[in-house]
Amino acid sequence: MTPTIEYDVIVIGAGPVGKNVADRVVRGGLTAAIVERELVGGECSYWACMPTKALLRSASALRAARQVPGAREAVTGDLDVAAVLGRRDSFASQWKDDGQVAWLDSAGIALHRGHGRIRSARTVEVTGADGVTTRLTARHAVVVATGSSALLPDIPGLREAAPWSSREAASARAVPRRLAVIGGGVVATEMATAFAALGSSVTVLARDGVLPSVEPFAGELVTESLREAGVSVRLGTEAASVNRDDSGTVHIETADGARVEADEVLVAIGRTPNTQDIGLDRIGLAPGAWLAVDDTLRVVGGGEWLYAAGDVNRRVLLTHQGKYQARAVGDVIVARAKGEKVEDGRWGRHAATADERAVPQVIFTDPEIASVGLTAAAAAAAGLRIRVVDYDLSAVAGSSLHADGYKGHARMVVDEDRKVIVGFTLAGPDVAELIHAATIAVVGEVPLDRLWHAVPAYPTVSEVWLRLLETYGR
Ligand SMILES: Cc1cc2nc3c(=O)[nH]c(=O)nc-3n(C[C@H](O)[C@H](O)[C@H](O)COP(=O)(O)OP(=O)(O)OC[C@H]3O[C@@H](n4cnc5c(N)ncnc54)[C@H](O)[C@@H]3O)c2cc1C
Ligand SMILES: NC(=O)c1ccc[n+]([C@@H]2O[C@H](COP(=O)([O-])OP(=O)(O)OC[C@H]3O[C@@H](n4cnc5c(N)ncnc54)[C@H](O)[C@@H]3O)[C@@H](O)[C@H]2O)c1
Repeated sequence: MTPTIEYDVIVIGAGPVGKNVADRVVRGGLTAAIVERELVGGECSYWACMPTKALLRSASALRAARQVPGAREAVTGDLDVAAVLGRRDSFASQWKDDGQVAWLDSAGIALHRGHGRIRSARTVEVTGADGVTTRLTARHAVVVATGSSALLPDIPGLREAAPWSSREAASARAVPRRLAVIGGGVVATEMATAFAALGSSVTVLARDGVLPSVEPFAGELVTESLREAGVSVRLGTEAASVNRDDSGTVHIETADGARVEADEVLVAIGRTPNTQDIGLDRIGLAPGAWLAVDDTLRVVGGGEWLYAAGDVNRRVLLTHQGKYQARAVGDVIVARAKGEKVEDGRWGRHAATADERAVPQVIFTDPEIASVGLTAAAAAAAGLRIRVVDYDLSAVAGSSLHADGYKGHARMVVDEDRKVIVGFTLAGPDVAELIHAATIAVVGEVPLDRLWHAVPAYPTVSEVWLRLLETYGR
C-alpha cells in the first residue's frame, strides 16, 4: 500500500515559477510540497536564462570597451573562451541544485524528488528514480508548473542528426567551429550572437525573418549586426533535410536548394508544454496540451483545485512573468483556503492582468532589444487608434557619450483615445536597464500630459523619453 502524505498545496515542477508559488502559499500560512524530477531551479537556472546570459555577457562587455576611446586601447586581446565557459558554469551552479534545495528547506517547503503525475482530484503520485511511488494529497490545490521543452520540427533526418536544443547550446562544453541555427526567434538570435562572439562560424536559417514578434526595426538592427559579426543570416529559408555523416559533419539542404555544412545544428523554433505525462488524461484533460487558465490561473475545465502557472499555460514564456503569475496564484490559493475575498478584477491582487498587454522583455542580442506592451502592429490589430512615435537613439547626448558610433532606435506607441503609452521598444547597446521606466508608464497608464513632468537626467540615454514627447508634441 502506497503511503499518503497530506499538504495544503502540491506544486508539480520546481522551476522559478513552482518555487515562487510554494513560497507564497507557505508565507500565507499553508503547508506546501514541491515535486521535481530533475534539478530544483528548472530550465531558467541551468539551461536557459542564466547560462545563456552568462555566455553573452563577456562579449558584450568587450564590445562596450572597444566602443570607447581610451578604454579601447586597454583591450589587448580577444575573449578568453575558457573563462567565459567557466563563468557560465558557475552561473549554472555546475548543474547542481544544493543551493536551491537549501533555500526550499529554509522556506519551509517540502521537496519530493521524482516524476509527478496527477492521479485523481487533489492527488499526485511521485515516482522516484528508484521506482518507489509516494502519494501526496492536497487539501486545497494542486499547481502545475512543469514548464516547457524545446520543440523539434518534423524535418527528414533532423532527429537522427542529434541536433542541439537550447539546452545543449546553453551548456556547451566547447565552441563548434561551424554552427547552423534553425529559427530566427529569441533563442536563435541570442545564441547566434553568443557563438559568433565565441568564434563559431554561424549560419541562421530564419524562415519567418529575424525576431518577427518585436518591432521590425529591432529585427533589422539585429540582422545587420549579426551580419557585421560574420553570421550568415538567411531570411525566408527553411531546412528541408538534415544529415550527419560519419565524420560528424551536419549537412543541411534548404527548401530553396542551398546547402549548409556545420559541426552542430541548433533547433530554436519555439516550445512545447511539459504536460505529456502528468496524468491529465485521468482528469479529463488532453495530455500534451498547453493548460488554458482563467485570470487567477485556475485551469479551465480542471476543477476548482487545479491551477497552472508559468510556461505551461502559454500566457507568457518568460521567467519574470511566470513569477508574477506565481505571486498571484499563491495568494489566491491562500485567500480561497481562508475564505478571504478574492480580488480577481482587472489589476486586482489575484489577477495576472499584466500578462495581457504589459509584458516586458529584454533580448540580449547586439544591440539589445528591450520592449514592453504592444508593438505598433499588435496595437493596430487589437483595434486601438494609435500614433507611433519614433526617435533615433544615437541622437541623444547620453548615447554619444556612452559609446562612439552608438546605433539604436526607440519607438513609443500611444493610444490616441486615452493618451497613454501602450507599447515601447528600445534597440541599442545597454538598453536593458532602461525598460522598467516604460513598464511603469504602461502599467500605470500614466497620461502623456503627466509624463512631461518626469524629467530625464542629463546626459543619459533616458533623455530619449523627452525627445519622444517633443516629437509627439504638447
Ligand atoms: C535558451 C532560453 C533562454 C531563456 N532566457 C530567458 C531570459 O533571459 N529571461 C526570461 O525571462 N526568460 C527566459 N527564458 C524563458 C524561461 O526559461 C522560462 O520562461 C522559465 O524557465 C519558465 O519557468 P517555469 O517554472 O514555468 O518552467 P521551467 O523552468 O521549465 O521549470 C519546470 C520544472 O518542472 C519540472 N518538471 C516538469 N515535469 C515534471 C513532472 N512531471 N514531475 C516533476 N517535475 C517536473 C522540470 O524538471 C523543471 O524543473 C529562456 C528560455 C530559453 C529556452
Ligand atoms: N531573453 C529572453 O527573454 C529569452 C531568451 C530566450 C528565450 N526566451 C523565451 O523562450 C521561448 C522560446 O524561444 P524560441 O526562440 O525557441 O521561440 P520563439 O517563439 O521566440 O521563436 C521561434 C521562431 O521560430 C520560427 N519557426 C517556427 N517554426 C519553425 C519551423 N518549423 N522552421 C523554421 N522556423 C520556425 C518562428 O517563426 C519564430 O520566429 C520564447 O517564448 C522566448 O520568449 C526568452
